[in-house]
Amino acid sequence: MSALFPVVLDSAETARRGQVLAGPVNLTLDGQGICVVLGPNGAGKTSLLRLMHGAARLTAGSIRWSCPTPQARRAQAFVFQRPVMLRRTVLENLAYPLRIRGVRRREAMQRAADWAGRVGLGGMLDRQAPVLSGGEQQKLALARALIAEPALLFLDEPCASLDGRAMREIEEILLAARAAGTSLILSTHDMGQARRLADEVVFMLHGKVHEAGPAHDFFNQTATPEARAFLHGDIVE
Ligand SMILES: Nc1ncnc2c1ncn2[C@@H]1O[C@H](COP(=O)(O)OP(=O)(O)OP(=O)(O)O)[C@@H](O)[C@H]1O
Repeated sequence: MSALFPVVLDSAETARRGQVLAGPVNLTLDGQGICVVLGPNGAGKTSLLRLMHGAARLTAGSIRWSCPTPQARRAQAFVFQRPVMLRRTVLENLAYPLRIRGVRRREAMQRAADWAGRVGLGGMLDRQAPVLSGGEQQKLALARALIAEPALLFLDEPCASLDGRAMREIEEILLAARAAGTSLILSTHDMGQARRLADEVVFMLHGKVHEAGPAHDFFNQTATPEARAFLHGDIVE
């Protein structure tokens, strides 16, 4: 378990121009393995992830990590639904997070090449990142987030609009990160993906946590009719 956890959200809320995007949320996470945040469109999944990471403003309540918040933030990385690529090569994209942390160029390039290989981009080191396919860009974004060895990685719909093969490759990278001790919090619409990856589930509805607990319990003995309906693929509003 990492020094970041447990993290405790106490009536945590993020609002914009008076509209609550997520919250109030009461939630304690212990950072063991993969926490999957589920819920219909607009339920507040992205907002919750951004709030926890400090990318959305905490407008009420509190979020307490087990270490000082600035330290917790430095130990985190965030992979967005649509990855932002630097207009540079694959290798330079991967080396960038190391370079800004002061790693020498030679070592940064070596580690970048190693990570490119791990995510199946070893043959594309000199290709310009913006011309990669969606799946390749997502793998690059993941490797670029993991190369700095974060204790916690947030992923917002990491496989949206990817085909089955790209999804499987990305899930393998996520499982390897989990096995290496990284905590992951990811949002998804994909129930299959949630079942394959989740150790813990947070089910959101209307900006609030509707149900949270071990994945096994969520999938086998869901407590609320809304979560049951969502699991059955019914429309939940
Ligand atoms: N920057 C913003 N300004 C105003 N409203 C926003 C902003 N970002 C999100 N919202 C609203 O906040 C609510 C929660 O959005 P959020 O993106 O967190 O949900 P989500 O569960 O991730 O949805 P989806 O599955 O569609 O990505 C929605 O009603 C959305 O329209």
